[in-house]
Amino acid sequence: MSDALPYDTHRLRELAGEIIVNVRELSALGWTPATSSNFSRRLDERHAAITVSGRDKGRLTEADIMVVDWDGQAAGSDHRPSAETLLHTQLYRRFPEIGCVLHTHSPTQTIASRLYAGAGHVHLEGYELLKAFAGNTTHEVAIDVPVFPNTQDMPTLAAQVDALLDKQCMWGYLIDGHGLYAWGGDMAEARRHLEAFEFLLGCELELRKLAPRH
Ligand SMILES: CSC[C@@H](O)[C@@H](O)C(=O)COP(=O)(O)O
Ligand SMILES: [Zn+2]
Repeated sequence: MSDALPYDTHRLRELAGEIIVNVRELSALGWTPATSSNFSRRLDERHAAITVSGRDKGRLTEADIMVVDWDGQAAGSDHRPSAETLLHTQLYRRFPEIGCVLHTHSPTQTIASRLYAGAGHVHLEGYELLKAFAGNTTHEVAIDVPVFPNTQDMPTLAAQVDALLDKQCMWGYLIDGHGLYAWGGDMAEARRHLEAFEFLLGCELELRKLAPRH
């Protein structure tokens, strides 16, 4: 740990490299249009590495990754952290086992959020890919992916997420007209969950086209 900074700068560089490589791949899929989306990794028991606000997520460099504490305050940086930092830090603060939070704006995620906002959730059942979510060992499970109203008021949205986490175990949620949050113990698990959500939401959208009463 450096004298000046309250975190391990070597570990920060490792995590930044991992974020950059993974986000470039997600961006190439078209899941981070314009400067949307944000990404983070747990750095230690009170800090996370997170993307700087407003950056092109397909072209991240080390300078685009900064450190925040659990209150969302920048640590050792003059940059502005993601506008949605609180949605990341609330998960790290609450669940020590969470190590990675990924937020994307793919067309599938955004369209699904619009279609299911009225219902308040997307019901996923009958899919083998439900086993991609940690803890599921069979396709004979069902999950409801929550859809929260969109807002620029992050403390309010974070409080709504927190209230639902009191009642329900989940690996992600949608925000209406906005996108998807997904998380996991590390980058690999969070990506697996993100990709599973994307695939399953895509199936639901296709089914609605092919079988409108589905
Ligand atoms: C470019 S509009 C998208 C933003 O408002 C936001 O939703 C987003 O995902 C990225 O915000 P950022 O502050 O760069 O982390
Ligand atoms: Zn967003």
